[in-house]
Amino acid sequence: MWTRELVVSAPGKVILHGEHAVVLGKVALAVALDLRTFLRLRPGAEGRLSVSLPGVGVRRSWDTPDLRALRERIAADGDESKSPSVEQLDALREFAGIAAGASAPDSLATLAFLYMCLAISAKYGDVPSVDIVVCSELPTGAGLGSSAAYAVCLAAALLMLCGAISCPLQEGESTARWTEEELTLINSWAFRGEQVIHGNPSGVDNAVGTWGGALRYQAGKITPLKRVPTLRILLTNTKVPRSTKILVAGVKEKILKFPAIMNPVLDSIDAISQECQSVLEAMPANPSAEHYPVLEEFFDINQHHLNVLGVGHPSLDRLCQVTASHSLHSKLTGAGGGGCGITLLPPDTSPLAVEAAKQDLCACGFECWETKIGAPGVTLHCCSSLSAQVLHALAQS
Ligand SMILES: Nc1ncnc2c1ncn2[C@@H]1O[C@H](COP(=O)(O)OP(=O)(O)O)[C@@H](O)[C@H]1O
Ligand SMILES: C[C@@](O)(CCOP(=O)(O)O)CC(=O)O
Ligand SMILES: [Mg+2]
Repeated sequence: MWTRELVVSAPGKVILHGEHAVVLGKVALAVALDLRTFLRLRPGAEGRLSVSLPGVGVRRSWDTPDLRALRERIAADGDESKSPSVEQLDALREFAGIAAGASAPDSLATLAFLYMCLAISAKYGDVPSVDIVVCSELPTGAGLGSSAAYAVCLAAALLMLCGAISCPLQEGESTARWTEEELTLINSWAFRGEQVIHGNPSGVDNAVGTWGGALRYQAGKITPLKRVPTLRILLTNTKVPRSTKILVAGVKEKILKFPAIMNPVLDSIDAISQECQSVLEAMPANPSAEHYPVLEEFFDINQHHLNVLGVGHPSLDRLCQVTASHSLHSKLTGAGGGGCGITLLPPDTSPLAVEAAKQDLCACGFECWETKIGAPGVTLHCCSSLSAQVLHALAQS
């Protein structure tokens, strides 16, 4: 029986360079954002598992014996090294009443929950009767890794509920983190959740959600950056909706169609990530304006490359034009096709210029805010340590 009320949180991310190319084994540089997803666990009615996902309009509850029977039927074998199969996902869709091929946020979120719950419990034992609520400070489907933050929270909570990882929060503590070994397990299960949502994820987003900070990611290899200077970044959400799954599939198609044209673009993006890593690691902790021009050029070149890959959007072109008119440089971040862009704010940018750029971006119908990067990864909280705002959001559902 689960008797405690606890909250798990995980950060969203910003990809500085390497989105899409990272799916094909190239290097990406990514940093954790100070916007998080929160999952609250509470003891639930005996024999019931309830899930409330207000961000995507889901409120479901199942009898635990029904879930156990479904687990046996789909032969979820609880192997974190195996991808979800088409047959397993079809059976889960049928159980949850989700139409075949449905890719709406609520369908994908429910499917990812059911898959992770059954596969994890197949390996480590039943999930006890609990009520789960997930809310987020991240916009959904905007390139900031909301899917990975959701999957990381689910993986940590479900693994803890089944006893596969510890509950590291001692009486009297407000927050706690898991051991390196436990984080590796959380990350591998979160990747399975990302597979349900994205189809073919690289794994960079769940790695940042798990470990936080700033890291280099290539083909499953995670390397924390040696030194990350304080970078001022303006984040702009064009609010144009898009699906990572569809955009990633589109890039694959383009590469298959024009390999000789597209592969050099991917190689160039890889080189940008590597050069950028060297530049960042050589910078002082608080860089001055003279360090920024090279970073700005990398942004400009990569933005052109991403357009060549077919993941641009007129709203992102607009974002880049508006910031350029204030001598600022931007690129899309995440899957593109709308969603968010990032703009570098060199230290000599006057507050008036930043304010004017923000006003022009808002006049386009965009939303923008300055961010702090390098937030901590997946964390366990006691409820009383959370802000009133988060507690309010969790209580709403
Ligand atoms: N707070 C949340 N609650 C439930 N599902 C979520 C939440 N945040 C994200 N998701 C899932 O992730 C999907 C968005 O993922 P994706 O298209 O990869 O965009 P991104 O990761 O850039 O936000 C949503 O459709 C939904 O299924
Ligand atoms: C496009 C990609 O590189 C990043 C996708 O990020 P997001 O889901 O748009 O936040 C895909 C991936 O790495 O799995
Ligand atoms: Mg995503």
